[in-house]
Amino acid sequence: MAGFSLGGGYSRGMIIAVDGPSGSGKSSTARGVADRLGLRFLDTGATYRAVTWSAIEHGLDLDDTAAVAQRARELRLELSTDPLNQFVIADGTDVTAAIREPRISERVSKIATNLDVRKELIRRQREIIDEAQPSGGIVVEGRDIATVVATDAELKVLLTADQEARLARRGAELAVGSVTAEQLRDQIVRRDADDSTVADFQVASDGAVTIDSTDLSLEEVIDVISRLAKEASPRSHDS
Ligand SMILES: Nc1ncnc2c1ncn2[C@@H]1O[C@H](COP(=O)(O)OP(=O)(O)O)[C@@H](O)[C@H]1O
Ligand SMILES: Nc1ccn([C@H]2C[C@H](O)[C@@H](COP(=O)(O)OP(=O)(O)O)O2)c(=O)n1
Repeated sequence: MAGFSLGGGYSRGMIIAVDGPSGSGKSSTARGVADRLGLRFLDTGATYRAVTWSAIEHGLDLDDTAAVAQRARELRLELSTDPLNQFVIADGTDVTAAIREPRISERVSKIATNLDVRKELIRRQREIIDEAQPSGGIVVEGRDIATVVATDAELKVLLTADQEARLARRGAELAVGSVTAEQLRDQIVRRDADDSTVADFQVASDGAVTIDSTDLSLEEVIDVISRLAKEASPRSHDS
């Protein structure tokens, strides 16, 4: 989906925001939509996970909010925005797999509820969104994209699914035996409760479309969002 010029040389593509709770299908859906529409992709959760990894690597007390925020500001972070080739490099180390480990998932909410860390990461997320505009735009997934990070997104989606479906999906995704049932429930139920103290992803924001994926396949969700995106695209209003 080509961008369009607003005059003055600024090229504005399109921003699609996909927010929702853990296991609702945000990442896989957003990647699929980005691939289908030729847009870039940003997994903002990976930025919080990368800071968590770095803070642990540096032996920081995660409750020392000032020290963790300083780490976030100093972290050299490289995120792929290619939906088909995702990687995360933190201070020169490829942490793409490491940031998905249970030891990170269990602690990331502590980082994500550090408001100074949020301020720094939202600044970086917005830079990435701006850099993607000349190439046509970007699909951004997380918890606060429509409400905070990119309030001017042309399409805002709140992607939900019932708790049992989210538990089942996350469970099926993780290697057998890699997490206990308690760890899985912690990753979904406890983390949602923690995350919702700093981001409102339980109720659709103004202008957002709510999609309940409980009984939809991944492809069906990608189809729906892709169609909505084409209708919302700035170019769809060209005369
Ligand atoms: N609509 C769906 N139906 C069934 N499985 C899905 C659906 N959407 C995503 N999944 C699968 O559920 C798991 C979690 O999806 P993910 O995109 O990581 O969710 P989130 O980013 O919201 O935590 C993945 O294995 C993904 O392939
Ligand atoms: N924009 C965002 C993205 C993620 N977070 C929080 C929510 C989670 O606890 C962590 C990790 O997010 P991530 O999307 O990787 O988690 P799930 O894949 O949804 O389980 O960061 C946030 O507060 N704001």
